[in-house]
Amino acid sequence: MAVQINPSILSADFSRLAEEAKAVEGADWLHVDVMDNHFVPNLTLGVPIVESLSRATDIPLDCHLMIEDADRWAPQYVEAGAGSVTFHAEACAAPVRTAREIRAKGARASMALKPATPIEPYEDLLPELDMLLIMTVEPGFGGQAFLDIMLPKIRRTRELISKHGLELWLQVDGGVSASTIERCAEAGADVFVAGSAVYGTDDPAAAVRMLRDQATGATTAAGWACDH
Ligand SMILES: O=C(CO)[C@@H](O)[C@H](O)COP(=O)(O)O
Ligand SMILES: [Fe+2]
Repeated sequence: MAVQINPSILSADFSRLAEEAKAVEGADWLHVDVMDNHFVPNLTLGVPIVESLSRATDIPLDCHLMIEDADRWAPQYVEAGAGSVTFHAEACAAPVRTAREIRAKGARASMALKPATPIEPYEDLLPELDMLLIMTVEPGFGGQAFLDIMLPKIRRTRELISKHGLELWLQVDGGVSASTIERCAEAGADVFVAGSAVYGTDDPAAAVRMLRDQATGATTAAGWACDH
């Protein structure tokens, strides 16, 4: 399968979420940023809105939990209809148990790393996950500038995935746009979250197609196969 483009509804109009989901038809997943004003200094939405959104769109929901006490909350987002649930390593006391619980309830389990959190301590945990998210901005807000100092971490993570022969997807989130997506793809990312670069344009569906073309081209040129 090809690279995946996941528009982030953080940059959409929250009063028209169902329509905003329709505006990105063709996207692989809809990225839903859940923030609790504790783990990050911003507050967005929670379980009831995820439940409503999952009924309003056929695009599967990729829930990115930027919340404390992720162990307790993550399974509730699966029950609310998320197809993929990402908890932060920094907010999770029992990542193996939580990942297993997410999978047991039928969703994909994913773990996110803030920019200052290294991947190396989590190497042995990777087989428990379906996706790893490398933040390329400090979590909390859309529209921030891409941190290109994260590129070596993306590269090292791709090497670990290859070394262990894992099927793990590698997602990047934050500042992903037409001017940064190729560098992410070349470094080894295969799932791309884009908020302002999609919803900040007049034609969000066309933006998704353009980002997909760019990422596919860079992945092919880099010579590593995206095999999911
Ligand atoms: O998780 C986050 C921010 O914390 C992201 O998902 C943003 O919503 C991405 O927005 P852009 O940087 O693409 O505008
Ligand atoms: Fe996100």
